[in-house]
Amino acid sequence: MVLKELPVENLSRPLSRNELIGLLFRLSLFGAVTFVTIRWMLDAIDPTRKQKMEAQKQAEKLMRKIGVKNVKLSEYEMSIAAHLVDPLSMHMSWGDVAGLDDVIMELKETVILPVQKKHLFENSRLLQPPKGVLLHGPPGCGKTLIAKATAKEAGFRFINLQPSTLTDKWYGESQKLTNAVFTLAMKIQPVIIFIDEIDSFLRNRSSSDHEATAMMKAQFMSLWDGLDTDYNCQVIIMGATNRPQDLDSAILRRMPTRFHINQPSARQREQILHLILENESVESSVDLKEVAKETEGFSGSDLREMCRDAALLCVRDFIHSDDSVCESIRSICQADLRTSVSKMKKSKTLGNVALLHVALD
Ligand SMILES: Nc1ncnc2c1ncn2[C@@H]1O[C@H](COP(=O)(O)OP(=O)(O)OP(=O)(O)O)[C@@H](O)[C@H]1O
Repeated sequence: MVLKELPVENLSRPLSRNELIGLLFRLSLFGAVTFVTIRWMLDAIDPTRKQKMEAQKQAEKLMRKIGVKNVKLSEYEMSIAAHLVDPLSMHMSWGDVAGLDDVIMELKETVILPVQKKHLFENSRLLQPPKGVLLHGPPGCGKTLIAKATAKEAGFRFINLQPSTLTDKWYGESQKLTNAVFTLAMKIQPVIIFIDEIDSFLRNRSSSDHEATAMMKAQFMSLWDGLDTDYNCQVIIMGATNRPQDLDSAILRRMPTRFHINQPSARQREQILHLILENESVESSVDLKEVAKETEGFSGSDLREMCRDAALLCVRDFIHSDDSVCESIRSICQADLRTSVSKMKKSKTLGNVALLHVALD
């Protein structure tokens, strides 16, 4: 296009300054138009290109943060690596889990110790850390918290794998991504692959399963078995579910270490309340035993929300108070906690009624 505009007899003579600038300008314009056109065509051919590039950038950033260098990842491994949890955001430890001492003790014995003191366990196949751990129990009772604390305490990396990452894909893509979960894990081990609501992904196989889903489940299980044959591999799949009964029995077999994280008892609720309010300004007269008694059926997550609400009551008082009288936010008192408990009980009852209506509709 540029050459056409220059007469042939003029090609032998040197270009004037203005002609050179004009030529460079046209060349740049041509380059820019070509670049935009190619990008537009690529976007039209592959609508997920932008998403993939974002995932790649995110994955590269996270890989640097977790200290993995000089490891080449495929496009699919990059997509999975985007689900790595930034170790700096995982500041939890066993100290952040209250009322679950038995679970913590068993996790220390079965998972953490064999990893940290590998040399002591080298000669026993029986005492190798399990390749599958299942945490089951009602929502908000600390399953995710325990999984993250285990990774942090054992010095494992942590992939928070959303089942939709594998399932909401084109035919063929799911299989490649499933494979990438395991190849990436091997490259960045030691690692815990955490799958929340694992039942939504690996539920009981049925004849109504789509062919692609059935194939992906079979592939997942066979790759999982591969972990068991590699003696030195430090990859653990940790699944969490509220519905263990919906899990495929073949999956349950692959998760021999299971923990039931139940609704906390009164004693456990008291321990959780102590932990939540540990660094808050609380009146010394507050009786957490009483609050624990009043919160039957509350999960750890409910207790946290209830305490946050009680702390907000103090802030509200401060906002509505006369500035000259009140210079700081007052401490949380028993009445605040009582008010928040009854408010939460009401909202829980309303939530249950709404759920019942949804079920009946
Ligand atoms: N035992 C506990 N000790 C301390 N905090 C807890 C405990 N259980 C729950 N919590 C609090 O509740 C929050 C939610 O817990 P978490 O997400 O681990 O529950 P979950 O069982 O994974 O729930 P879901 O099934 O809905 O995913 C935690 O971040 C923590 O603040």
